[in-house]
Amino acid sequence: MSRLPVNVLTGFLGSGKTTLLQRMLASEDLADTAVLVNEFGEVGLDHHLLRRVEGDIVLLKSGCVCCTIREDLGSAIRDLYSMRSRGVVPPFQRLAIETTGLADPVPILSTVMGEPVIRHHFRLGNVVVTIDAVNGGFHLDRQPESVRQIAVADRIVLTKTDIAEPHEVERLVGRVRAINHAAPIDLAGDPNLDIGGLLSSDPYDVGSRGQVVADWLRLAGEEREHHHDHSHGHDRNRHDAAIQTFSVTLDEPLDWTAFGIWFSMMLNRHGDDLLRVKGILNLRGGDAPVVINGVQHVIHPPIHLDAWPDGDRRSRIVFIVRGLERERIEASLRAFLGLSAL
Ligand SMILES: Nc1nc2c(ncn2[C@@H]2O[C@H](COP(=O)(O)OP(=O)(O)OP(=O)(O)O)[C@@H](O)[C@H]2O)c(=O)[nH]1
Repeated sequence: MSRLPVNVLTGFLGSGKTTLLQRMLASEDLADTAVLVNEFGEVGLDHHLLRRVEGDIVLLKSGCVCCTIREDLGSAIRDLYSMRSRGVVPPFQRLAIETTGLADPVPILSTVMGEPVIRHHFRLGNVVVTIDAVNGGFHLDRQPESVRQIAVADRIVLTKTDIAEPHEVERLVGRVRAINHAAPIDLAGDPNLDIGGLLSSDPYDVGSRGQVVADWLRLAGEEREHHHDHSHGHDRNRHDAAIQTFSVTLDEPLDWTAFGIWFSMMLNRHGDDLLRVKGILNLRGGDAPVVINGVQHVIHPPIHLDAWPDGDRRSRIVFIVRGLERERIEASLRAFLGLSAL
């Protein structure tokens, strides 16, 4: 019973994991939570948005934790535990892992449950999945990871029901229920949602969970043998090979209006293949940065931060795309902003 719970927060790209985690970390119940963030992108941004005491948020290096950097997950957890024992980080009582939106959560669960050293100190807590009520159906159609994320979850949180059509939400809930019959489904926007309880009330029998994960591992292994070619040395991650990530860094402060027009045109035209765009922008005339978020065709309202998270004042924009060329996107952005071509 003294083992520390590890919660995995999963959910497809842009489905609201960081937003939910931020709310969780603000909850009293979860005050002593250490966080591991894994991002699929050359530049990590999420940790800047999770305002926490330095030291207990660890950013795993870029790559997807379910495949290329799986070893790193194990060592990051062991390192955190060792820092806790030495008093280098506060004596956290829980560990939350935010996966990339493309992660198959099964290998992550198996690292937590299967690695002897980790298993000695930690146990698996609730797995929480966020599902985007606007794009969730599209993701289920196109991305097998999205199905797996839902299937292994103990708690399901539907996000963005505030901006989705009610009939679409109802249809999505039906699809989600067909994948996962058991997990309670909550709405992120429900004012009565017990946000801390999503992680802390964890009534599941660890023994039976082991069986569920074992079944998933078997299925995942079988499917991978059919679909994944492990010899793709050039591919940093073994998801859909057409999915790529890159980032654009701009030194000059940007014109917000021009950026906004470019951003809407881009998502309008290429939204099906622009899985995720997020960025931190240095705007002309502004002291503090603005965070932008795009998910497929949807542009979310910008978030104004109070201050720059670190000394780097450049604009950094991360793209996760399917089959779109980096050079063309960057050239069009630079042209629109009146910046010199690369
Ligand atoms: N309207 C609305 N917007 C939301 C909700 N939840 C998240 N968002 C917005 O959706 C965008 C993406 O949210 P994130 O929390 O960054 O999503 P994520 O899953 O962490 O994204 P990745 O780490 O890139 O996979 C942000 O602009 C959020 O403000 C919600 O319930 N309603």
